[in-house]
Amino acid sequence: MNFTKMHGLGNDFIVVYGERELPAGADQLAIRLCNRNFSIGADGVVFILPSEKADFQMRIINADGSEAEQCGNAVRCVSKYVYDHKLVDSTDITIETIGAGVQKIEVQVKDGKVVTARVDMGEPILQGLQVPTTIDSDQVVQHPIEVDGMTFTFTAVSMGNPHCVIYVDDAIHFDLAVWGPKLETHPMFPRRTNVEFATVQNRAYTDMRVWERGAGPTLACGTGACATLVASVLNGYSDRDSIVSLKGGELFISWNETDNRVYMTGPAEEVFTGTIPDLA
Ligand SMILES: N[C@@H](CCC[C@H](N)C(=O)O)C(=O)O
Repeated sequence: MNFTKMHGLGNDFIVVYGERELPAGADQLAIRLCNRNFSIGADGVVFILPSEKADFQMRIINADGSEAEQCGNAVRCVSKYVYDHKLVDSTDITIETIGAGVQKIEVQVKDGKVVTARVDMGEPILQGLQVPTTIDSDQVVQHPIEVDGMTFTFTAVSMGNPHCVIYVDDAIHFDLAVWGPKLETHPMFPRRTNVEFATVQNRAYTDMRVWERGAGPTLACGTGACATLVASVLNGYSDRDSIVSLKGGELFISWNETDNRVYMTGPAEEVFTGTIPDLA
């Protein structure tokens, strides 16, 4: 099995192309390959598969072996992979995801290679039970959540995958390792959740740090940046066009008032290629 190591703002993936379907044991494979000490190391393994509805289908397995419905940084990496490897011949690409339908991507190319991609991430899901949370409400905005005697308030948004956005005074220095895992597995989130800690600097710029479901602290999260911008608009903190600044760099996010869709623009990079010798 050949792979390509790629990343979007340091959110890194082992990208596998050439399988007809998700291989049996993909969960165990991801756990093994994502190990940063004993293997390649990554936040997840991404399979680029054939699709009947789009140019390709993407399946993403988190580092803990769980499958995610969607991944913003991986969609940009997949777009770069299929364009740079001439598997498509247009800068308009479609990728099928299991949780957010078919996504439309427009790639920007320099010297024959994709440098950035603008992704139509679809409409955010705000209904509490659909995120899913245990809260039966049209929107879950600034809702209290208690962990270890500490009460946070969160806004819940699904971008195909669940997000719990919490505003803090200083997201950059927030102790992710203490609170991230407790919130990820909180009973209010029946399918666990990604957790974003955000500090709004002004109406067009927000600092965010993320604890990802199934991967822990990552340098960036595309769906998390989209969920944060949506949460900030719902709370009246941000304009609909805003930069979300992550540890690995910046994403430009736009929540369009007319079509209700969220658009994400950011880079994608290839790091190296290799071969996984023995899958037995
Ligand atoms: N890094 C991602 C999200 C990956 C999936 C996530 N860990 C989940 O389980 O939902 C992104 O860029 O969106």
